[in-house]
Amino acid sequence: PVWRALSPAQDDQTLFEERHLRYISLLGKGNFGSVELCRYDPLGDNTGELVAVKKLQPNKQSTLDDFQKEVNTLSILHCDYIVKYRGVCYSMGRLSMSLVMEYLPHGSLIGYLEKYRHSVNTRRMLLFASQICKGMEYLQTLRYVHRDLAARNILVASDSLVKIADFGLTKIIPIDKEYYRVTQPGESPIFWYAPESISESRFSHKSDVWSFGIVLHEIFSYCDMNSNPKRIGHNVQGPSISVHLTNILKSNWRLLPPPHCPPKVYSLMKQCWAYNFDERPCFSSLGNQIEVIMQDERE
Ligand SMILES: C[C@@H]1CCN(C(=O)N2CC[C@@H](S(=O)(=O)c3ccccc3)C2)C[C@@H]1N(C)c1ncnc2[nH]ccc12
Repeated sequence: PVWRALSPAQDDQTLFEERHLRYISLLGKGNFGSVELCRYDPLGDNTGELVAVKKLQPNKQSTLDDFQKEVNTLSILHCDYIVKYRGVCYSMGRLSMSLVMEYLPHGSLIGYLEKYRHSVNTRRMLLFASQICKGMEYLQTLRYVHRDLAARNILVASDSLVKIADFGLTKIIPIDKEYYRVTQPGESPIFWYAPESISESRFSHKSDVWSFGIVLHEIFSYCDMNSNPKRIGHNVQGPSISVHLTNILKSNWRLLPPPHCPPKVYSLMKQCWAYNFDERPCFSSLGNQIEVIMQDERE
């Protein structure tokens, strides 16, 4: 007998029972919650599979409803370059819920690039960049704006495969508009934000392209925070720094090329950082340009 009547929309969701979800370690923490490594072990003999469980603490910024939207978002995404959704776990009688995703042992791109700095060459960096581009192209076909594209949210599946891993801030652009305006911007990662996102809370595929340029810079700096520190202190900045950042971006200040970064790659970054969002390339053009640079690198 079904112990809980599932509404039709939910019966395709895989339900993980909390009592069989064994906590192992913390995978990452963010503004609204955390992602934990757990073993789903219904037989209780440690033969269960390892999963990544994203817990949400409902607070003023993100409610359970937001989280249900994130679950719905992730559950319909099927792409090689996007982390696989596994299901949900309700606890406290559905007062709180967790998102269950596939666990990828290599973890985030930040840790990977710092650790394997000496064995990741330009070609591999460009391969990762082209995969992120393909994942973003896929999201764009569904009218999704990611809004939090950053190396910390990219997962390494293997030495030759990365996946976009976090959809906490993803929004769907309304059918009659080209952008999404956020009403209550929570704590914003402004150093990854396009100027129009900082000053007008305006998010579009072209603001995701700006963030992609920052991710490209992170990849080619091996996510080394010392070169061009993108974050001063933690992610959250007061209003004054947002105004300062928008002003220097308007006067054409941009991040410098990372050490040993091929000029063609730096020019890609600069294209993504066009002040006017109409002048930024789309993800398919970026993907093609990266493939061409990869050919040159092969010779
Ligand atoms: C890089 C991944 C995404 C980022 N992250 C993280 O901890 N967070 C993403 C969201 C933020 S949050 O806590 O702010 C958040 C919490 C709830 C709602 C909304 C936001 C935390 C670490 C992850 N990580 C190391 C993983 N490693 C191995 N396998 C994995 N499968 C899936 C994730 C994952």
